[in-house]
Amino acid sequence: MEDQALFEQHHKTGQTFSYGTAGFRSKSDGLDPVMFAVGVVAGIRSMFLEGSVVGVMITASHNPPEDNGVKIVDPRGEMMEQSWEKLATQVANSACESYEAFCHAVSVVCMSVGVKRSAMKGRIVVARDSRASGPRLLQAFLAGVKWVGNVEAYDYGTLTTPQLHFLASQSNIGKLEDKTSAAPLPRVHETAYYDTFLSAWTSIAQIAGFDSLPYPVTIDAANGIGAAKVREMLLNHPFFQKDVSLVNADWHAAALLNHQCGADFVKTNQRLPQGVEGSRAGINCSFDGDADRVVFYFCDSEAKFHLLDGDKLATLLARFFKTLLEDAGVQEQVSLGVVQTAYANGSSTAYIERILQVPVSCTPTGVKHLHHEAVTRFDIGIYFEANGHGTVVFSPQALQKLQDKLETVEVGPHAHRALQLILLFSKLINQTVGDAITDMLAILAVLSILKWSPETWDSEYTDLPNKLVKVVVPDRTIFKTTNAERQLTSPPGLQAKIDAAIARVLRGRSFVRASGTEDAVRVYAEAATETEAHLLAKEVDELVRTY
Ligand SMILES: CC(=O)N[C@H]1[C@@H](OP(=O)(O)O)O[C@H](CO)[C@@H](O)[C@@H]1O
Ligand SMILES: [Mg+2]
Repeated sequence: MEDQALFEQHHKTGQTFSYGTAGFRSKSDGLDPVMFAVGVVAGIRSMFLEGSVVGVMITASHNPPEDNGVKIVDPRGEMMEQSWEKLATQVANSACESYEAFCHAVSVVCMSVGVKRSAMKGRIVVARDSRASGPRLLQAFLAGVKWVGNVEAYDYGTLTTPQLHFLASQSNIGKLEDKTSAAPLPRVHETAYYDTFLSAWTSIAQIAGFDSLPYPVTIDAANGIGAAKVREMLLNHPFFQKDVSLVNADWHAAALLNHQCGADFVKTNQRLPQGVEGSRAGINCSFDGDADRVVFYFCDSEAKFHLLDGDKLATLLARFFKTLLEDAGVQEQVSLGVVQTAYANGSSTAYIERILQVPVSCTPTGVKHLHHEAVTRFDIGIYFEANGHGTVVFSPQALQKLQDKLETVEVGPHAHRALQLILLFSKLINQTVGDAITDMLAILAVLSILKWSPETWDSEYTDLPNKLVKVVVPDRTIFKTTNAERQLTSPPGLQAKIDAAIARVLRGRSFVRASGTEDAVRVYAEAATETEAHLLAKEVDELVRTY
């Protein structure tokens, strides 16, 4: 009965949920039972993994302040294995129904994965972003953890999403192989995050011979938790103190989160966020609300805004690593590739394939797809969504090869430096997930090493004019895609009409897919001129509406 009382405290009915692109997400009001259910599922997942530490992040990223959400992170810091998403969905929806339905769903899940709750132990680390609903939802989550029994949870308080991914993975070091379920939950301190990445930065600066940033950097932190963490990590650090300014840093003002600022605002509106002046010299960047995305931008001498989005980040890193691999003489042994989605600008894909001669792979939207492809296809896999969410992953085998070469083979100073730099960049980049802070540091290090201005970076290729629109339809589930979301298989006949519209404009490309995070269908169009891109978007938008 005590267990049921715990459940009832957080029970609400009336909504159904689905574990989507980024976990569960909705208006925060109805999320309490979902949080309770996630406490239970994360506990069972950890038991299933013989006590490895599982992470849980309470956030709704770039969404408005009244939203919230939650996602489960696996022991190596990656998104929860996809086959568990439907289990999480079942338990969450049963928790919105009744206690009986909930207990039944939990037993079914335990049975199907072979977990005996009374005989096993689980370990969880949890964190939340700066949203006002966070503390309440955390309580619902912790009640769920308590309900499972035998699960130890450590609450980090507020973190950025990538900090939680990183700290979860660090909690498992040495444990993934040696799972003694009697061991207590290791408490990796938040400072491990700062120390790891700052120490890589310092070593890179030493080897590359720079002792300050190339130019002033303004960070728009979207009034999110990233502001608090940048302040802690960088603003008192001698290297950054002088040249880094932080704006939209009011993370206590929950209502201002992502409001007229942040990575999503800048990418969608293609203009400066509130609080950033175009006239300021140097470079600017914007994080999203949980600091797992970053985009850069600057204004030229004619005050024209230039966006350096996820595609530009990927291309800069691809060019940089390609040169380092050649300098190190390992381009034959270590494969390099870029992973994008259909939203990547066509010019960026052409630049990577034709100019850089680096292979490109395209996956469906959602970081889990890109991450998986980057890890499985390449030794150094660079992946970014156009909106700025991405990272670089390095295979342990390739890193070992580089380390061996560095230690055992006589190489010239140029190759020696290149080997050292690749190894150090693998430590400067948070490989568990896209991370606004460490991606920003990696980009600033590359710009310093190349001695590139923002203009030089931007001039590598010119984006094709493009347009992204959201179409609200009665039922988005009828829109089914194939070929990494680039073509529709349903509703029948629509793709042929889209193809005909594309054929009417120069360098046209357009596709339609149902959003995984919003109740809408997205239409993307690009073409040789702005007029044609807008025309194509409008035509396809109208086609979607008629279906
Ligand atoms: C076009 C676009 O930007 N889509 C975003 C958005 O997904 P949708 O499935 O398109 O709603 O949110 C995802 C989660 O944050 C992010 O991974 C993705 O890139
Ligand atoms: Mg985010």
